[in-house]
Amino acid sequence: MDSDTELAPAVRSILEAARGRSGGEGVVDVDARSLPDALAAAEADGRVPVIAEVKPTSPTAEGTRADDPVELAQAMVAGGAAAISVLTEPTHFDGSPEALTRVREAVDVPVLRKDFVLEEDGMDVVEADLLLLIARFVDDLEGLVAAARERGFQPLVEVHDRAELERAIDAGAEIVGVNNRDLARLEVELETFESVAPHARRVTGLENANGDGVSDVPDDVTLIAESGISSPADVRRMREAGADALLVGSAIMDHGTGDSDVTENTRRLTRAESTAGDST
Ligand SMILES: O=C(O)c1ccccc1NCC(=O)[C@H](O)[C@H](O)COP(=O)(O)O
Repeated sequence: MDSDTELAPAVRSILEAARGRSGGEGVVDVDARSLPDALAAAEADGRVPVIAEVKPTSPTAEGTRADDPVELAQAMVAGGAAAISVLTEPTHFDGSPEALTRVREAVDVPVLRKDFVLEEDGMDVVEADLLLLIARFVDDLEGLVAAARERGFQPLVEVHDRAELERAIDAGAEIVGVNNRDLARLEVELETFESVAPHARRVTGLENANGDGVSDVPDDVTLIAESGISSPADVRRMREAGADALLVGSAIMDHGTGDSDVTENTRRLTRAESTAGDST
């Protein structure tokens, strides 16, 4: 794990807050909805698989949306979202575990818990179908991946570079998110996914620039492009780079306006491959 001093002040503050929060009482036991099945269902239906994020605010957001999380999630599903991500971090994202529970009761797609889980007891706060583990912030990644699976969660391991990707694969991750947002500088570059994704694929068609396609990568890694995806053109760009699914928060929540149509915001991304003439 990086030393905190290399991180943006907002991220240091997020981690400090995470370390100060207590874990849950008892050990959760989840009967999870399958993310790969939900992504396949979206593909079969002609929709780009999008994991739409209920993200009331964030350190880089232009404002806050205080809409009811259930209404937001239902609007996202109506726009074709294959799955929902819910920020449960309370102090920097205005999220809560209660919001996730309500969303999961209200929709029938898989729900990701998006938070900064650093230790095993941080998993026992709330039931979700998927649990985010950020490789950069976790020392015993293999132990946490196993602990998440023991509880029934599908772990989504987030990486930002090739070294973290290799750690994720070594830890047994089957669902990997490549975050285009650098959590040290909070800058977003879609090139990140394009440079990391080829190393997650065994197939020669997506071999990396050096021709050294990784041979010990499992065939069935589900690869998700995260952050900074704001237009249909961005969607197509990430899909061409090998994304099985996209995780999108800000462009759907549209914090700046505070009241734009979340269903429409989702739909323009889930339909990006059937509106290929749209360059925006
Ligand atoms: O979004 C932030 O400002 C942020 C700041 C510090 C740590 C994490 C942050 N975001 C977490 C995420 O990974 C995103 O919410 C998610 O990938 C969606 O990104 P976007 O579509 O760019 O909102």
